[in-house]
Amino acid sequence: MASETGTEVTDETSTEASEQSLLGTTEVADDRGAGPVASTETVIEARHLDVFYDDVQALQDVNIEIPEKQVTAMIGPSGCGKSTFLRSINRMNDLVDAARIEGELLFRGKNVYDEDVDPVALRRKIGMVFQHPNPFPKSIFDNVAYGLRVQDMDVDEQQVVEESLKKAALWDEVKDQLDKSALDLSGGQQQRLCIARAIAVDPEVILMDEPASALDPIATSKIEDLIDDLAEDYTVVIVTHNMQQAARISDKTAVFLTGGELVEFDDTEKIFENPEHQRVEDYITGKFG
Ligand SMILES: Nc1ncnc2c1ncn2[C@@H]1O[C@H](COP(=O)(O)OP(=O)(O)OP(=O)(O)O)[C@@H](O)[C@H]1O
Repeated sequence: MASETGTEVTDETSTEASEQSLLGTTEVADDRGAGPVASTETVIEARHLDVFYDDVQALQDVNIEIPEKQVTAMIGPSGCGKSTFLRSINRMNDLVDAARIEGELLFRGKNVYDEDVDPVALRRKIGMVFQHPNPFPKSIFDNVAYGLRVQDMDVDEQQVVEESLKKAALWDEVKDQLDKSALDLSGGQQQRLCIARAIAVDPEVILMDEPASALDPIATSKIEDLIDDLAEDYTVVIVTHNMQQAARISDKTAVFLTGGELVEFDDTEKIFENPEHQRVEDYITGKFG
């Protein structure tokens, strides 16, 4: 618990608010823009997490503590369980019949798999951005306002839409065409719109599954800059195949290897410059994977 900066009151308040909102009972105060607080507070923690798809084990005994308001990258070869881990955090695996979870996945100390957790409320606090931009066939404005309406949030729509588009670095490009179809935007703009849509409902965590892999280099670079900015306000967890990208944008890196094992988790610089495990070094240096 951070104490030197006197942030413990804020942290406790937000912990309590998160738990209440996970239960779907209490609206959380709109504390958007509460100010940057550099923190090493753990937001998400996996304890002995196993995930199976029928008989196939996709994750094995994963233990990790993901810090607040930093970018944590998940890297590793294809099929090692990165996306499975990401989807475990906000219970997207609930939508897969074959998926089964053992162990614990805590969000601010509360196991998200407890029976009293409402997955819809959870996904409001832990938003997700996918590999391929998936705007709804609606206007730009309605895309960003969508979650506010579905969740019946008592906020000033105009203000939240503008703020979210600004945070997603898209406002200047679309402010004069908010009624235009989102489908007419470029791929990179669509992805930033999806980020704005995720931001609008005031999450604490944004999960990103290869958010730039379908984009050209210029659009990718804009998303990377944006991710860096987002970490001032949100905890970002990103799956990427691109090791250079992980090295560029993340503070922490988790390396999963075949069999769904989390082999090493540390500061990104340490992982890329001096990893503890030979298997990680071999992967980073391209000897396999
Ligand atoms: N819906 C599913 N049903 C059955 N098996 C699945 C399902 N999703 C993933 N798997 C299996 O779980 C393992 C982990 O997959 P996952 O997609 O999490 O890996 P990944 O590291 O994200 O891979 P990639 O980098 O290729 O996206 C793989 O063996 C995969 O085949």
